Amino acid sequence: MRKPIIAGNWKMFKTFEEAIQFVDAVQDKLPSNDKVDAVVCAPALYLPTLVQVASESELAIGAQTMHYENEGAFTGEISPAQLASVEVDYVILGHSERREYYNETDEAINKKVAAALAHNIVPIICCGETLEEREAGTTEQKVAGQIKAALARFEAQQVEHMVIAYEPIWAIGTGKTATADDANQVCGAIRAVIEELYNAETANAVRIQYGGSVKPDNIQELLSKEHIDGALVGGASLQPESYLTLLEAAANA
Ligand SMILES: O=C[C@H](O)COP(=O)(O)O
Repeated sequence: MRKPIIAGNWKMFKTFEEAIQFVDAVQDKLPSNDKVDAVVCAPALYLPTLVQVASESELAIGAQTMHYENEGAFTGEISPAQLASVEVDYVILGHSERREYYNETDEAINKKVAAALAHNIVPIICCGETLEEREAGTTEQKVAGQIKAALARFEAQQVEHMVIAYEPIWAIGTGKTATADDANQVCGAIRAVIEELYNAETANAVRIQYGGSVKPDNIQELLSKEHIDGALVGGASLQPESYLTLLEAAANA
């Protein structure tokens, strides 16, 4: 039985004050982390403060991206060593918005996964197809390629602790969700790729989230599916009430 994981991705939303208010509002109301892992991936600027504010609770704090080098002349970037130095637990890698607007390649994502692991930061590795790819029937081929590239050169024991997020690009922020069955089918295909690359034990251990217009009213159905172990949530993670509702649904799934 895999423990569900709900990760909020705040993207470029919230002022500093709003971010602290959010953590204050949710941290005493979280379901036990025996039942669900609760994560918020906040703007980098707020990470050290949020780690401190949440330090007495079971809320884990994550980053939304990072560089793969530990240091260097990379103006504006944040390194894995820097994230580790402020005790960040998770990092989202390969989000479709990073791939599209910042030219993040499969090769760079693979290096970033290695860098995250080297610093004991759990990578949340994103994959997903465009609407054109879905309509052309190449969804599974696309995500298989992304996952194989991201996981190249890792051992089974390392892969077991990673989190994969399947996010169909056409469902992000659009209000269109993949049906729970379609999402489950792709998450199952990702698990099959991991079994092919490693073994059944590793494939069964990896947690696979669905992302794309996840809301309090569709989370239960998504989580009832065999291969969906949680959600990577944008819009519905911005308000404490809806974030807590998602966590409760996962804790009771
Ligand atoms: O990382 C989160 C996803 O991009 C989903 O965003 P959304 O829940 O607003 O559709």
